[in-house]
Amino acid sequence: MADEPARASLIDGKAFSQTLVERVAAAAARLEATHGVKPGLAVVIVGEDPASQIYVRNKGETTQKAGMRSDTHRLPDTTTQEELLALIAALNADAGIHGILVQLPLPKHIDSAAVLDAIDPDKDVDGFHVVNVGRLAVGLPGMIPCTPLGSLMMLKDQLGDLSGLNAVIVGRSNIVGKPMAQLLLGESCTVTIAHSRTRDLPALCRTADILVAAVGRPEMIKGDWIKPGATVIDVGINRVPSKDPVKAAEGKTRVVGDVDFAEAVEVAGRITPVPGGVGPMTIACLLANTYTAACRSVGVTPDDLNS
Ligand SMILES: Nc1nc2c(c(=O)[nH]1)N[C@@H](CN(C=O)c1ccc(C(=O)N[C@@H](CCC(=O)O)C(=O)O)cc1)CN2
Repeated sequence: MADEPARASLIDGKAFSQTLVERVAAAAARLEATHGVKPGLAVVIVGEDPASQIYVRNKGETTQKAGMRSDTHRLPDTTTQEELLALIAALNADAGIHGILVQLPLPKHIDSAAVLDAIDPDKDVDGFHVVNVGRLAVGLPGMIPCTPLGSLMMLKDQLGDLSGLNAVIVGRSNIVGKPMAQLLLGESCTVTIAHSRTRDLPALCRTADILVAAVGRPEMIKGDWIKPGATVIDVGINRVPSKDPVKAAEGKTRVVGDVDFAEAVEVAGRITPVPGGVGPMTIACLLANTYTAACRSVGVTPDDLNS
């Protein structure tokens, strides 16, 4: 019988995130026992976006499971920017709250940048405040955005030392693409950020030992864009119609990544699935950042959560 071509091994973000949440829970319990500080996370959601409602509920439940304080502020989509800024000012001043997250996207009438920059940078567990962006760029300790942080944790777990590897990131968002590039530069990778105007994107992707797809286009990256044996991190979460035409006609959807998984799995060495890859790590890293913020608020060095 002819040998079957090797298929990529799956990077199990669900299992990885569960282990990380357990480590955060244990570290948070130690912090409370030794310093009397229970890490507290406030999540603010404005409006009724159905996906955001689910993510926010999961954040609250996971925070509570980890033995940490969880406050969720649900505001109507008629909330004004001034009202939202007033809530953030109150949370900045609340000593029992160490992490503040404003769920994105915000309604169109609110200036997201102004809201994110109103959060105390030391409580900015999303790492989106311009001060934390700057800290990451110059290599100072700060808050690192959760999705890139989770992606880097999985990469280091899989590959160990990343230095000298070619990394291509498809997508240049402030939330994923740019911070991911900074993190991989910090690991001494050779980093290229690709975007909609990049010439011959498939050829560029084929140079990547590490390919990070964060472009928000369903299954855009095909199998023949991938270097055999490469590690593929798929950050995309796209809803497309169900494969079953009857269910599709009823409006049923399924979630796919930015990578054509069926093709990529035949070429890559390792790959994150969607769902069950990067997504669950985003919430686990949020808890890790909240724990870190709580430690820093009392001048304690956080425990290493990688072991
Ligand atoms: N303030 C923020 N807003 C948003 C962020 C963020 O990091 N900070 N990221 C996304 C949404 N998000 C967390 O907020 C998030 C998205 C997806 C998942 C996840 O676990 N996805 C599952 C699939 C879920 C599904 O079926 O829909 C998976 O990939 O397995 C967690 C968190 C935008 N907003």
